[in-house]
Amino acid sequence: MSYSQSVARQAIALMDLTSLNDDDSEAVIAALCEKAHTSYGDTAAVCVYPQFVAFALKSLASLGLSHVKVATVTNFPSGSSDIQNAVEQTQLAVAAGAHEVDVVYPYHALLAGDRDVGLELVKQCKAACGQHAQLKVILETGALDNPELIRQASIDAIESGADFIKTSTGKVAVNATLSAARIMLTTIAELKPSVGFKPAGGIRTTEDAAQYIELASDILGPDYVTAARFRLGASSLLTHLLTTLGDNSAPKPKAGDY
Ligand SMILES: O=C[C@H](O)COP(=O)(O)O
Repeated sequence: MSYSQSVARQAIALMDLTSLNDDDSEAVIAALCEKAHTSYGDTAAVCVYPQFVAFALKSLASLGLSHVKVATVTNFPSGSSDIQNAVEQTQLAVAAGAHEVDVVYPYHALLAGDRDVGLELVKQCKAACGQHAQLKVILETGALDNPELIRQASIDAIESGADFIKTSTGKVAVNATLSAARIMLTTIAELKPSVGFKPAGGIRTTEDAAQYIELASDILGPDYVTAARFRLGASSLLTHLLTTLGDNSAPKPKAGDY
């Protein structure tokens, strides 16, 4: 097996296979759940809007895929400063059975110089997850667009109890970047290496996935890169990974692709 094929196989097992579109429907989510199973292993999770959590759990169970986690999003994608609303959405998601909640950090507040709202929002959403769900905090690093703010948001999310920190919603102009990932991973290494990392948004090729996996491995060690602590959030990466692995039913990558 070539290096790119071994990375592609690894990336499938690390993936939060995502559908967060306005036209999502039960049919779309049922198809997403089916794609979570591949000939090269299953994805770590599917990530869907809160109204599809119960349906995704049922679909995965009916496919014999109950080991695939169901993640959802709250305070998404706005990153509002309304703590109560974010907490209520998180409580509802947990009550629906979500294993993981990806909450958007109130990044507008941080950009305006207010750290307190982020600290409190993450703390309360973590309490809403309790022992039932993991909390992943989406910093929206492309909007923060400043190494100091990305580091500050990482510190505040970790100190308020985030289980993972995640780069992006996939809904803004700049999503996951290697430079933001480096800052976040370095902060995790310094403060709390048990915290997970999830680059998300714009990760489309095996080469993209390889770069994030290699970076995490360089900073936190190869043992860090398991689904317990590292995820790739992506809606269209799986097709490319399958093509790399020689799945002929997947569309061929373009010339020059990894
Ligand atoms: O959390 C995951 C992102 O929303 C996915 O972004 P993407 O559609 O660019 O892969």
